[in-house]
Amino acid sequence: MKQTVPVAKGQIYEITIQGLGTSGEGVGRYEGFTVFIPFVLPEEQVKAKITLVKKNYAIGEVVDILKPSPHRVEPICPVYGTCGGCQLQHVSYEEQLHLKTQNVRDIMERIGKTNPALVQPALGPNSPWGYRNKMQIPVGFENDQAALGFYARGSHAIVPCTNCAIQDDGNNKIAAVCERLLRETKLQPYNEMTGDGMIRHIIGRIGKSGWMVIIVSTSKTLLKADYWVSEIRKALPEVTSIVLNHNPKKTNVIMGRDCTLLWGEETITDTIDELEFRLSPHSFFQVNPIQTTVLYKKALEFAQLTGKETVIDAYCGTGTISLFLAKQAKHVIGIEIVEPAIVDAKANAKRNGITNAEFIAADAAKEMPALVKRGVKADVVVFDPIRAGCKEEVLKAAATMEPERMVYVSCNPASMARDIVVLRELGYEVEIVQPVDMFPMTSHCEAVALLRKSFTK
Ligand SMILES: C[S@@+](CC[C@H](N)C(=O)[O-])C[C@H]1O[C@@H](n2cnc3c(N)ncnc32)[C@H](O)[C@@H]1O
Repeated sequence: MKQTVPVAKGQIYEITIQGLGTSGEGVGRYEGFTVFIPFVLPEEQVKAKITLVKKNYAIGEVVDILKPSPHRVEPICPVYGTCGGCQLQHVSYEEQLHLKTQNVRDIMERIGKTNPALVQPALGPNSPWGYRNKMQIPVGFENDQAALGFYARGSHAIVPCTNCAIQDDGNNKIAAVCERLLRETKLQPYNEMTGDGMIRHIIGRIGKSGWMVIIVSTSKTLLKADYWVSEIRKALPEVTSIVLNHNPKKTNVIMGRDCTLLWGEETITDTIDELEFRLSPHSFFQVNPIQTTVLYKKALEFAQLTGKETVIDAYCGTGTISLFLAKQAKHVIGIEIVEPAIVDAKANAKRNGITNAEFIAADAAKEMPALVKRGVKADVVVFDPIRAGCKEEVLKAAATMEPERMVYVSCNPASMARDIVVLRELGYEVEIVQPVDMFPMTSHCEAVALLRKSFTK
């Protein structure tokens, strides 16, 4: 039966919010018709103006909050709502953790066909602010002068901001100094539409050994580079590495392939628990170091290692989880598709004196079946895939190895839940799921699940 659309663009309706969607937007109904409204909270009664109408849903913007939630708080950031970075600053942090827990429970029940009671309350940090150790801030204009800021919600328009509340204070200092230097040296911001201009992004990375500044430019050399270097060093003595990244392509990818060291060290180092990692400009590293330790400790606890186990880490990146587990396993095999990450993983193992971890540069969907063919057995398999989740070949090969336990670390609980259904059919049942809030103030939530072999041979 064809559903009639009871709302019209530009009109204002009273709507009660029933829950939050996966991107943190409120979900309400008007005469049974779904309306998504950002920056509201469950049980709030709002007046919303409809901005978009589709066949099965509409999108609205709040014009008035008739009945506010007791969990509503004043956002601390002046650009909240315009900037696309945060979605939950209007929610008390305690309630954010509650909503994230509920979201993972709903997903596990709906998609993963799993008892939601197995999902534990989300683990958050002591402070939900200033956690991001990596800033990638685009360069644009504000009133005809160069400005740094974040992309606006749903567009690439720049919202000027050099004082982001979820960035490490060091990154904000880097942004402010680079904005001043852009204006002083009159280097032109890159224009995505026309391809004109030069400076595209400023990247700040905060490590234990020092800070790294990366200037991403369409040009191979930086005009007035000496001035940039001396001013950054003068203003920010914590900086130990200044790099120019060359990205001449018309692309959304932030960094190009080639880097030139303008001054200092080629890398910085950071730590997770007792492990030290060397970070080059391209290295992937988790952005919230405090919560990463919480997440990895959970993965280690779920792996229940005694020192006798062979562990496979199927999407190992620069080997962070592999090395964390290697301390308590007999042998760890890390698989990763990006070759430079494997080079980093091997260097990280060496740096930390870990000799029982091997790293293979390969597609897990090919390498896992290849390991099965070679007769490799694993006692524990760890997955930490990208948002899309695991390829079925990886799950099947993992189950063929008959590990006692599987530990699934996920940045997208929906794809994890889908993979859990496949793993159940292969003889693995969920024992516990632990959400970990790596990204306070945003709608994202990581989760780690323990699955146990439910068959005997
Ligand atoms: C979420 S990251 C996890 C990295 C690492 N565990 C960490 O915590 O830093 C997922 C990793 O999977 C890698 N990856 C993506 N597709 C892959 C594939 N088909 N086979 C192996 N690795 C893959 C990505 O390059 C990325 O490093």
